[in-house]
Parts: sequence; structure tokens; C-alpha cells
Amino acid sequence: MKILVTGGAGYVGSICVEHLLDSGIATVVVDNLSEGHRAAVDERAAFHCLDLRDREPLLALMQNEKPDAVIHFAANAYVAESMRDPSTYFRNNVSHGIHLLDAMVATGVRKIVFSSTCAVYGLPLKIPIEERSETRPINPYGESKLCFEKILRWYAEIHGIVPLILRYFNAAGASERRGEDHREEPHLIPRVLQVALGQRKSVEVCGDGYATSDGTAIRDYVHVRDLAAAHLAVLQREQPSLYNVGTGEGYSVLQVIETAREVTGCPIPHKLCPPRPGDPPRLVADVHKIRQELSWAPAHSRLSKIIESAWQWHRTHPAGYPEHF
Ligand SMILES: NC(=O)c1ccc[n+]([C@@H]2O[C@H](COP(=O)([O-])OP(=O)(O)OC[C@H]3O[C@@H](n4cnc5c(N)ncnc54)[C@H](O)[C@@H]3O)[C@@H](O)[C@H]2O)c1
Ligand SMILES: O=c1ccn([C@@H]2O[C@H](COP(=O)(O)OP(=O)(O)O[C@H]3O[C@H](CO)[C@@H](O)[C@H](O)[C@H]3O)[C@@H](O)[C@H]2O)c(=O)[nH]1
Repeated sequence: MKILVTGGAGYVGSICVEHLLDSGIATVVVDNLSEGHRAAVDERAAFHCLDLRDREPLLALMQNEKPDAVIHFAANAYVAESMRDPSTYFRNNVSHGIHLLDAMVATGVRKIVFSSTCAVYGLPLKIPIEERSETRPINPYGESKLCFEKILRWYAEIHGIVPLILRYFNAAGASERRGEDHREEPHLIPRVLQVALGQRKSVEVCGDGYATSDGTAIRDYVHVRDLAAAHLAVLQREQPSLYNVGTGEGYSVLQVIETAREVTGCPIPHKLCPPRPGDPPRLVADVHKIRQELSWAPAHSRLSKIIESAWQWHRTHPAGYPEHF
């Protein structure tokens, strides 16, 4: 089996590539390195520095490689940034994704695992959130992902594409060799650990006026290695499928900071700042469907374990990945 992985130099993609290769699956990575790092790509994978915007080289690559399936991670993925620059989000996450689908149709590749997000649910009326819940995104990032989900359904109906949609909740943690290293890191756990490393004076708590137990926003953090395993599991499916991938447990921003203090032994000062535009107060997955249908269960996703693995990676890679590789 051979899988083409877009965005395989990024955080989740690179760890998924490592997992695929460990499972004996040949892997071809496509990434424009806008956010990803060449050094994050497993040396056993073939690597092509290519932008999905460029249709012709993408089609040629698909014709040469003839993958059995595609896993599509490549996207812009920051909620707050999408509130400032929706154009980039719709162009990259929707239009450039269509180039990938067209190349699949042209070369007869049917299966695509798509990295969707709990951001499609917007402000859910019921927690935990089931897959059949209403989808009303409150930021352009979530809207762009929902839009691509809908496009996938039409490509399934018209072209026989098999979309395997995974709506991840918050990916976090690291493998032994790979971790989270974004150029302007917006995510909570790595930012908290930057404080523990002395790279940042304090961590900002974005809003404490939400209707949650301590007033700070709640997320469902899932270990990136568990997420990688979900990709392998869903590849067995032959029919269009949609699953939440989370743990069913939610933690507030303050709980994350407190757990990081316990794990690192560092004081990690925090200060209050205004809420981030586009942020829902609470997102927690109902994961019955993926547990039942794919026999998938999170094995590494206890919050302290997630933070321990991330801490281990950040301590050994304080400057992240080397830029020159
Ligand atoms: N990290 C999370 O918590 C989370 C949660 C839900 C969904 N997701 C989705 O999972 C996927 C991976 O997220 P991540 O956190 O690893 O992000 P990331 O930014 O680390 O990885 C995305 C990768 O895609 C590449 N890329 C972007 N546009 C491209 C293009 N046009 N052509 C080629 N490569 C391109 C980037 O260089 C980067 O390496 C994204 O689709 C994201 O929306 C992530
Ligand atoms: O320094 C920080 C960073 C974040 N937060 C808050 O922490 C929570 C989690 O933020 P973050 O780690 O940035 O994740 P999300 O904004 O929830 O977004 C991630 O998780 C989404 C699903 O929730 C994915 O779709 C996105 O791709 C991914 O970036 C949010 O309430 C933030 O406001 C802070 O309080 N301080």
C-alpha cells in the first residue's frame, strides 16, 4: 500500500507519516513548507516540496506515484488568523483542496482521509458533541473545513471518491522524535511549555468570562499519536465515513496550565487577556461512533501524559526543528 500525504511536514502530518511507515506503509509526502519543516519528514518517506495551488505538478506527481489513497492534512489551521484573513483560508483550504480532488479523479485514486475539525460545530447546543450535531461554524477556518466536507460529498456522488472525514478535536503531545513547532505558535500547550523553558515570561489566558467551571475555554485534547492511529484505522473503510476524534474529556485553559506546572515543576505564570475572536467556549467530543465502528480508543491521551510527551520533545528541541536540513 502507498499513501500520498499532503501537509506531511506539518505537526500532525509528520507524526502520522512516522506511524504509517512504522506500520509498513509506503508514504509520499507533499508539502510547500509554508508551516512544515523538511526536518520533520521521516527519512523513509519520499518528499516533494510542492504547493497544492500548482495543479500541473500535482497531477504529474499523482500520475507518477499512483498512490492507493490520499491523506489530506495540508491547510491553514489557525482560528484567530482566519478571523483576520478569511481569503487565505478559503483559497487554501477549499480551492487548493479541489486541485487535489481533481488530480485524484484524473488518476483514479478513490480514497481520501480529510483532516476536518470540531470547529465545524461552532457553538454546539449539546456537549459532548455527536457527529450528527448541527454544523454552524463561527470562524472562517471552521467554515472552510465544512465547505470542503460538502465538496467531498459531491465528489463522492459524482466521481466515486470515498471521503473518510476525521473531525479532530485538539491535537497535542509529541512522539519521541517529532513534535509541535509552528513559526508563530498560537497553540496553548506549546505556548505554556515555552514559558516553562524560559522562552516566554508568562502565558496569556484568552478570556475568563466563558460559562465554564472556571470561566476559561474548554477543549478536548487528543494525543497526536492516537490521532495518527485513527488515520490508519479509518483507511480500512470502503464507504464514505465521518468520525469525531477526541477523548470525550474536556479541560479548561487554567487546568491545562496547572497540569503543565505539575509535569514540568515550573511555576508558569499566567496573565489574563481578552478572548480570541472566533473561539467557542467549549468543545468536547462524543467518541462513541469511532470507538464502535473502528475499535479505536485513545491510548495516550491522559492530559498529564500528553503534556509529558510534549515537554520531553520541547526540552530536547528548545529551538524546534533545524531550518537547514
Ligand atoms: N492541530 C490541531 O489541533 C488540529 C485540529 C483539527 C484539525 N486539524 C487539521 O489537521 C491538519 C494538520 O494540522 P497541523 O496542526 O498539523 O497543521 P500544520 O500547519 O502543522 O500542518 C499543515 C501543513 O500543510 C502544509 N501546507 C499548507 N498549505 C499547503 C499547500 N497549499 N500546499 C502544500 N502544503 C501545504 C504546511 O506547510 C504544513 O506543513 C490541518 O488540516 C488542520 O486544519 C488540526
Ligand atoms: O496562549 C494561549 C493560546 C490559546 N489559548 C486558548 O486555549 C484554547 C485552545 O487554543 P489552541 O491551542 O490555539 O487551539 P484551538 O484554537 O482550539 O484550535 C486548535 O484546535 C482546533 C479544534 O478546536 C483545530 O481545528 C485547530 O486547527 C487547532 O488550531 C482556546 O480557547 C484559546 O483561546 C489561551 O488561552 N492562551
